[in-house]
Amino acid sequence: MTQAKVCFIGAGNMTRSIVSGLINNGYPTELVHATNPSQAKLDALHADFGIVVSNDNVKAAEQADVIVLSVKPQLMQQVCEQMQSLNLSNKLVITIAAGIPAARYSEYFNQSINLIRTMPNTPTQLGFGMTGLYADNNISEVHKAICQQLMQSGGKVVWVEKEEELNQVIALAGSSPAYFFLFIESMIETGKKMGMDEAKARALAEQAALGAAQMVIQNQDLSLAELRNNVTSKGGTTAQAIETFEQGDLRGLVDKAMNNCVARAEEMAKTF
Ligand SMILES: NC(=O)C1=CN([C@@H]2O[C@H](COP(=O)(O)OP(=O)(O)OC[C@H]3O[C@@H](n4cnc5c(N)ncnc54)[C@H](OP(=O)(O)O)[C@@H]3O)[C@@H](O)[C@H]2O)C=CC1
Ligand SMILES: O=C(O)[C@@H]1CCC=N1
Repeated sequence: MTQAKVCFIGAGNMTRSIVSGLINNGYPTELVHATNPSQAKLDALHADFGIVVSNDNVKAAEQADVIVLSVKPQLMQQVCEQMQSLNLSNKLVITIAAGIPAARYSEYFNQSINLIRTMPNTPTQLGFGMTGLYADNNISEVHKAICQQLMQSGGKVVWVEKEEELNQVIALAGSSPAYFFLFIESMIETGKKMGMDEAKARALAEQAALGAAQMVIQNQDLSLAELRNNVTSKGGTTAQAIETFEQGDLRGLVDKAMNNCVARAEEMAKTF
């Protein structure tokens, strides 16, 4: 497949993650452009990855085959409206924003566009990302393939049939790295309270998290309950810890957190 000229509008955390995945996968640096109002993030992206940078959204978008909208949802409308003068009919527009429905973008741009909505996550920067993709029926197979190729350079992708499913992708993958970070952070805090120095507590917790994730991935024939039971000796230490989590209704809390995550995405869809 011919490689497309890609322009990221907004050079924040998520653009850095996707660009990192792309460049580490051999995507040509001269085909990747990022824009941002403040210079520091652009300088850092150029220094780290050698990509083209500028602060002119309209010019960068005009020169691109693929425009990746990577600003906060609150700013999306004004950023798209700025580009209304461009003819976007042959371009692919990819949005990574949470919440904003696909149909809203043609209003923002005041023209019909070829839009694919995606929901990536930050581990994309290491090639361990997970991205949900949604395209309306009018999007060509060529555009879908281009989008999939771009997002796959940072990890795995999953297409969803219905747009609402992207909100579930947010709860399960887009936002969820933060849940795991919070869990590990809490473990390190307790390790420190128990008297261990921070570096050692982090080394122990992070390696256990990595090992646990690999156990899940590499044992597809085992349920999560079986993996858990294999650690939990009857009358032993793990049983005490797990019982504490169950008594504190960890499952209920996770359920509530994920439903609140989806509810916020739904609320954002009405706001922006
Ligand atoms: N972070 C995550 O884990 C994920 C985020 N997303 C989505 O990605 C999008 C970006 O999020 P994230 O990267 O975290 O946010 P960041 O705030 O890190 O990045 C947004 C960037 O947009 C820049 N910006 C502001 N105004 C403009 C403008 N007019 N033109 C061009 N760029 C502009 C900001 O610049 P400056 O700071 O200099 O003002 C900032 O660098 C959001 O829509 C979010 O929903 C999706 C999945 C995961
Ligand atoms: O918190 C957010 O709204 C964005 C979307 C998913 C991860 N970060």
